[in-house]
Amino acid sequence: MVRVLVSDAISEEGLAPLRTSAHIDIVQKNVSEAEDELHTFDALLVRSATKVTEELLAKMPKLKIVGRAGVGVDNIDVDAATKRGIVVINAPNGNTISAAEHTFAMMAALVRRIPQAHISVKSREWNRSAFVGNELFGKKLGIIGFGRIGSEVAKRARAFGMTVHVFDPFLTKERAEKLGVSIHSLDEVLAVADIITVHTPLTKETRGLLGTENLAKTKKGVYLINCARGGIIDEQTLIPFLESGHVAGVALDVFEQEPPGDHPLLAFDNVIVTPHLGASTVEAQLNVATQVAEELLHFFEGQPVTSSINLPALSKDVYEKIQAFYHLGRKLGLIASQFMNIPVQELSVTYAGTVADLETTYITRSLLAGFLRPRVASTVNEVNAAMVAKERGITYGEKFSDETHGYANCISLTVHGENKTFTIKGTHVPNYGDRIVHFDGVTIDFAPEGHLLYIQHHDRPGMIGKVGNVLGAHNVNIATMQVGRQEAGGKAMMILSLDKPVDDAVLKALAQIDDIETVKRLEA
Ligand SMILES: NC(=O)C1=CN([C@@H]2O[C@H](COP(=O)(O)OP(=O)(O)OC[C@H]3O[C@@H](n4cnc5c(N)ncnc54)[C@H](O)[C@@H]3O)[C@@H](O)[C@H]2O)C=CC1
Ligand SMILES: O=C(O)C(=O)COP(=O)(O)O
Repeated sequence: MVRVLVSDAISEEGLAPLRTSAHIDIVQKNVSEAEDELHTFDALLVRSATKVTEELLAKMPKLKIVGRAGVGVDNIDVDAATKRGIVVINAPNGNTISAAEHTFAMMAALVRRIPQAHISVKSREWNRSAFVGNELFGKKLGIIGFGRIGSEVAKRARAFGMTVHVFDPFLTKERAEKLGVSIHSLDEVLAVADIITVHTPLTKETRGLLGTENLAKTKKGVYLINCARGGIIDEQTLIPFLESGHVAGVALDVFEQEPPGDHPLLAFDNVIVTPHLGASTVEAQLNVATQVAEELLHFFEGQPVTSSINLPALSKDVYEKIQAFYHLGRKLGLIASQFMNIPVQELSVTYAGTVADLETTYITRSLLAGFLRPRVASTVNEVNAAMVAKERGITYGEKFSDETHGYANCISLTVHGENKTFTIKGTHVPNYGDRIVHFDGVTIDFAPEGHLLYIQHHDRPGMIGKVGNVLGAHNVNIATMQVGRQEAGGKAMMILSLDKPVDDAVLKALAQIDDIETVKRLEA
């Protein structure tokens, strides 16, 4: 049974796909209510209220996936999750329109002073001259961060007859032209815009992006909007700009601390606020909850997730194509690791043939995870493999080649260790399975499955019989046996697959046979 903790208010209807599964048990409690059972959950579903900290993750040792029913993951310690091999997913598109519409509603409310006028009329006043506003038509809108929401805001702004001036270091000219906006530097946007709205994530670069220095570069009488993340506009440094009248008004849906409590900004009449409502529509909540619920189901069915923050994106189509190589990669890594039971510095993976045209990043991560698994005590999977390798000083790289050794595809792994290098090559034959076709300098052909026994010996007549006798005497049945050699009379090897693992006594007995150099168990 998969146990899912839903710790924030997530649409019931959106969770329906999860409820249809007999294998999923959903518990709806906040983290403190669930304190005593945190260790039992496999998945955690949140919005922005739950803070998924390192400390919380440490209390949830079974956790495999965190789903964010929304966009921003700044409430999740993604690095800490990655370190623990926990997948983090979000629902990047589901609330875009709602957040863009909310931004627009805030913009209109800000320049027409709707919230202030509303309060006045409700207080039984009728003071029309106190609420003279500005038109949006003909104004210059500065958009900082032109992703999903920023670009939807731009479409609406153009329909209102505004000109749109964008700063986004990652925006291409083609996309800007297509959406009818002009690209500028940050300073240019600050200097020309009548209204500035921010739509970036909160990162090291964007925290305090609109602080003292940049606010001073804005036009006198500018309006500011933050429906993205608290802290992109620095709240403390905004205060003198409001006091001096340099900033004519501010609309905030988000705050550095939520709720903001008795924040000095709330005392300003020209600061209008909502309690983080950008995504709070029935439609957006249904969308984001459905998206994460479906992703969660895929994840627990062993299918790829498409909106992971800490895994390369992988569509179902691509996953189906790479699946076989993903498993082969895992096995190559696992076998190589057991064979190279010494400190290693570098893994070099070469893809040849049909596999070279696929999404190899994923295959390499799988191979790396296979390699690291016997070496680390904690969970290692494709989420944290790169991080764990780095921590252990193991570098890795991918190469592409035309040399398939006669197979349709070939993955070759070379492990560089102290004074020793080991190469293993494998291929996947559709409808047949994986084959290891090269092992430590010897051409061979065996299926990497089950309990394998590796025997390296000198190429002499009678070796197969001697090995068979020892195993027979120990009541060990051989399922398959493959032999290979570098040259006649030279280094040779046997790979046996056995019905059960052999104990140390068998290994010792085999090692005593003349001309046998090495005997090793291998797990695949
Ligand atoms: N108020 C609310 O309820 C909601 C808030 N949000 C927030 O809105 C923000 C935008 O969300 P999306 O548009 O979906 O994200 P997105 O990822 O589609 O767009 C973000 C854009 O910011 C740009 N960017 C990143 N660093 C930048 C920098 N230093 N300077 C300028 N541009 C930079 C990126 O290139 C990207 O185009 C996020 O912070 C998200 O958490 C999203 C949904 C609802
Ligand atoms: O999706 C986002 O980034 C949001 O800010 C929405 O937050 P919420 O899910 O409404 O707490």
